[in-house]
Amino acid sequence: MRIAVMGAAGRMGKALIEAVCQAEGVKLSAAVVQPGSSLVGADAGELAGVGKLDVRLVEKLSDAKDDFDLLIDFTSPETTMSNLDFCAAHGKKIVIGTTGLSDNQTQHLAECAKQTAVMFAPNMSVGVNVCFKVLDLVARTLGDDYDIEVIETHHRHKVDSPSGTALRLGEVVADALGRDLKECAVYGREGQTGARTQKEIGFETIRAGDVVGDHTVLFATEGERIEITHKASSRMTFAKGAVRAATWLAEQPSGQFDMQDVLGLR
Ligand SMILES: NC(=O)C1=CN([C@@H]2O[C@H](COP(=O)(O)OP(=O)(O)OC[C@H]3O[C@@H](n4cnc5c(N)ncnc54)[C@H](OP(=O)(O)O)[C@@H]3O)[C@@H](O)[C@H]2O)C=CC1
Ligand SMILES: O=C(O)C1=N[C@H](C(=O)O)C[C@H](O)C1
Repeated sequence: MRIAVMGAAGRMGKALIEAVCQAEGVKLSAAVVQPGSSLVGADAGELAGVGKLDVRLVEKLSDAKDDFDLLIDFTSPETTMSNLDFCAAHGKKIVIGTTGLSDNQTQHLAECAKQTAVMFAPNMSVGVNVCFKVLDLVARTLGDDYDIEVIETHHRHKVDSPSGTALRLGEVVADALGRDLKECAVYGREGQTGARTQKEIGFETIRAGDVVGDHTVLFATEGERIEITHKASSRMTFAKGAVRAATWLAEQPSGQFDMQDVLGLR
């Protein structure tokens, strides 16, 4: 399968190029950087630090239209939406890792998945996806007696908060307890907030240094606390998951999927 990587110069873009090179049965055939970038025409492998691959960086996905079967996109919501339209219109499959999508953008993604195969997950690591599964059991077992807080830490460059993973962790717990996250989420606390309400799910965001991605879900009650924590120490964890997802998605004609499908955890 021929894979194109969008946002090749980004933190994830470079990791994705390396992961595609390491995987069997897939080949990097195109890589896209920002229009007007001084990198246009340079070698994608040299950019990613994996040696020459003879794949020249292009500045528009349309420049590589005939050169790929599946796109991996970890960029920004606007760029991802535009690429999604392109993929749906041209019969290309797409793996999306971009976070911070609005409700409208998420709905649009579901529409496009009627035309092509779309895999979207806010976290492609196996570990986080196992945590999603475990959390469902933990939340159902503990019930409403435990206060629930989601705490996440990321590098100083991250532009969206809370992280997509933190929001999904909150959704999993809210679903398990029959709550609507839109109604029970509390984002940060400051000033005279009053005492905590029983059913709220709190989110705390930390941005500092070079942290790749830490997430904790805390369940606390009188007498005990449970913390379920995942810490990513390399972006290759996400990149390898995305390539695994790409290989899996190759067999799907259309539809919307996530890592739970890829890992057989649904
Ligand atoms: N699902 C998952 O497992 C993970 C998801 N993510 C998500 O992936 C996204 C990217 O993260 P990260 O790699 O750290 O961010 P970066 O800012 O390092 O990378 C994004 C890249 O996309 C480029 N880009 C944006 N628009 C275009 C465009 N129109 N054409 C070509 N290139 C474009 C940017 O270029 P420029 O800088 O010039 O604007 C940049 O190089 C975020 O939403 C993040 O949350 C991150 C890790 C794991
Ligand atoms: O921006 C990042 O870096 C990450 N973003 C994802 C998110 O928002 O959940 C996943 C990972 O934690 C790294």
